[in-house]
Amino acid sequence: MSLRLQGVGRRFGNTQAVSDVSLTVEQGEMIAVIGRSGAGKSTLLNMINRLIDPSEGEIMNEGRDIAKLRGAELRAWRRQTAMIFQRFNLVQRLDVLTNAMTGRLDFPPRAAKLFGWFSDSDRDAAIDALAALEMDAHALKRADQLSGGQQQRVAIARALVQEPRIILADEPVASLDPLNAEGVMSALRKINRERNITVICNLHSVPLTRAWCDRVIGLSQGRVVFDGSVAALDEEALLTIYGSRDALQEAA
Ligand SMILES: Nc1ncnc2c1ncn2[C@@H]1O[C@H](COP(=O)(O)OP(=O)(O)OP(=O)(O)O)[C@@H](O)[C@H]1O
Repeated sequence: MSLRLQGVGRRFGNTQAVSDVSLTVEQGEMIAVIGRSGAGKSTLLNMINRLIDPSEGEIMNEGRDIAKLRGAELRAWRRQTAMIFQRFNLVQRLDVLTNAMTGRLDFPPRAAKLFGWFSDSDRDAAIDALAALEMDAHALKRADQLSGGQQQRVAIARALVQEPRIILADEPVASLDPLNAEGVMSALRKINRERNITVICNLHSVPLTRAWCDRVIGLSQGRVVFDGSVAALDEEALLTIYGSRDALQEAA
């Protein structure tokens, strides 16, 4: 499933958060989106999932403009483009298995799920996803008993049970210590490779970008100022993206 962004922009009042972004993403890519705070990284990811609508431009998927999707088609798109957030967004008082199964809320029969009734296949899918993230042994623990790294792996399992084609991860390791950050990036890389799921990941760290991603999109003031392989991400490219050595230092 390829994605093609053409002239995509988003304004908030007088702020042009994202400006004239054109790029193509092929199925199975592992991409880091980097740039200073406020560069437009979250806005870009949120537009792909349709949490935010573009002010201009097109986001095309297999010949369809995703800005025009409504109702069931929009729900299907959101299911296929799972999001992962910095703060994990688990329901703390629920157990790990139930948290993972909530990735299934939009699968039929939907009405039953409003009462918390999940099917055996939902449960199986959640257990398989937790096993893939090495979290199945914790299935019956409450989310609030887990470390941050473990919670993020449950959030990835919840994303996986949606059976997504794309995972959009908005600073997934920004709240984690270095060891847990490596663990979460490694988990994302594994599902990218083994399941051919596209991963687009906003990152604040250049070393993690280099270690785990293939392609880098550098944003500055809402514009794409770099789009290339991690191998091409040299000092000059980094200065273009971050604007100054001080800003670059924070991401080093
Ligand atoms: N809902 C909103 N209302 C008003 N302005 C917004 C909104 N969302 C984002 N912005 C502005 O758009 C710009 C881009 O924000 P965005 O959150 O996309 O950047 P970012 O690169 O993800 O930043 P960070 O790394 O700090 O998360 C910023 O100037 C921000 O203040």
